[in-house]
Amino acid sequence: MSEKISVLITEEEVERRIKEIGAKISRDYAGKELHLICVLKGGVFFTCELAKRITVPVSLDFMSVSSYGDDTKSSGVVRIVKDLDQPLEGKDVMIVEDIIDSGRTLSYLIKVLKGRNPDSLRLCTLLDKPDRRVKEVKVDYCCFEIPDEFVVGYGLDYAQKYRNLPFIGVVESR
Ligand SMILES: O=P(O)(O)OC[C@H]1O[C@H](OP(=O)(O)OP(=O)(O)O)[C@H](O)[C@@H]1O
Ligand code: HPA
Ligand SMILES: [Mg+2]
Repeated sequence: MSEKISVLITEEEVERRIKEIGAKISRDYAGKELHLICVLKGGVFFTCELAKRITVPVSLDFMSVSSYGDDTKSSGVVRIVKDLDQPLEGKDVMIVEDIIDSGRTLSYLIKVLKGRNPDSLRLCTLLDKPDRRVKEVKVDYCCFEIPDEFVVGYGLDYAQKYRNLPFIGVVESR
């Protein structure tokens, strides 16, 4: 069956909010450097846009953790598919994610990365779906809280499709 996608958050709203969050992060980290961890694949579009809006010196690393596969439900088992290239010791680190849903991915990732002794570790997410939380996660920066709908676009996929949509949409029929 083909999917119908309706717009939940427009491209303009997403861009405006990323600018705001980028400005807030720049103020909060004034005088410091920030090491961004992009969580692949979903976090890639948000990380690029956010990084451009941060005015303190930024370095980037990438990690791939997967729990959904091609399904719309988490398998509950989080797997590291690609690890970071660089150590975190002595760095101010920010994890950048597209969405916190059940919280399983991020609670796992935070535990793993804390064990690598960064100076600080915070979390920035484009979307937060608090109604679906199974594992508690402290979200430091969030662009939008959304209702319990399966969303796509801006990095988020449905069976690997729609990551490239420039807005956040809801999959209506699947
Ligand atoms: O809070 P949770 O219920 O754990 O869900 C959130 C995670 O699930 C998705 O990733 P996915 O595992 O689908 O991999 P992807 O980023 O490569 O699409 C999304 O990008 C988050 O990383
Ligand atoms: O709503 C969602 N959409 C796409 N991927 C996801 N991974 C967790 N929740 C979602
Ligand atoms: Mg996904």
